[in-house]
Amino acid sequence: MRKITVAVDGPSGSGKSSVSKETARRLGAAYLDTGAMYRAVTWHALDAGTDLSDAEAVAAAVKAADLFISTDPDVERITIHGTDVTEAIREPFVSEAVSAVATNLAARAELVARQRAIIAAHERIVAEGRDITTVVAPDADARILLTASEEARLRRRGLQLGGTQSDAELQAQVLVRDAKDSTVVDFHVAADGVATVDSSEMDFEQTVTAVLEAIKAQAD
Ligand SMILES: Nc1ncnc2c1ncn2[C@@H]1O[C@H](COP(=O)(O)OP(=O)(O)O)[C@@H](O)[C@H]1O
Ligand SMILES: Nc1ccn([C@H]2C[C@H](O)[C@@H](COP(=O)(O)OP(=O)(O)O)O2)c(=O)n1
Repeated sequence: MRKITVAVDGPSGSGKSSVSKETARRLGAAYLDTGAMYRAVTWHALDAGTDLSDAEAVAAAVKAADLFISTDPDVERITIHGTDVTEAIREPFVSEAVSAVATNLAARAELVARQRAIIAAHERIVAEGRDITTVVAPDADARILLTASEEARLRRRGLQLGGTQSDAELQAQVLVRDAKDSTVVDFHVAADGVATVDSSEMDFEQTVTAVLEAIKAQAD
């Protein structure tokens, strides 16, 4: 099988994780959820009582993090210092705190280096996040920005969390977080050479098909 690296970026709730994972399965490729890495180090910092407003303490915690993430699209598993946090990192309290790590430039540099090493270790991989097309893997064979309207993204995240969140809570976890994260990386506008797939009016299957077509157009 031919070597291929696919980079996917986009805002919260655009469908990056679910669509990239299914795309990886169809390509027989590995899958890397870089957001899960930011979430895991945030979970650990909170658990350890690290002051998230202390940039040096956050950076030190990220550098020391013993982090494992599965790259099998059929096995969702992430551990930090031996603790399985696969479920815990999806909790709203992590979503609301994660930008403190994502906007810390030293923490980003550490995670970017680890993400590049994971990508380099795989012949075929789909990696998704906020800065994969621009910083982590700008030389990827195919680069895609997956977008969706604010309304679609809020609705999807609300459904995903089982209708447990109020409108204000969803806004904090999706829109406020994106606004904070956008101060360090631009994931709303496609960089040169990056194809945009707008999933607002598409269902899941149509989005996967559109992403596979965009990959074919770039990588062939
Ligand atoms: N094109 C789509 N149409 C409808 N629902 C979608 C679509 N893409 C993703 N979803 C659903 O929206 C939710 C959020 O998607 P997710 O992949 O977690 O987004 P992200 O990783 O960008 O935050 C999931 O429940 C997913 O199944
Ligand atoms: N490559 C990445 C991936 C995620 N992040 C940050 C930004 C997000 O707030 C968090 C969590 O990302 P995640 O992809 O899990 O978030 P969503 O599922 O899109 O809501 O990590 C980042 O800064 N750079």
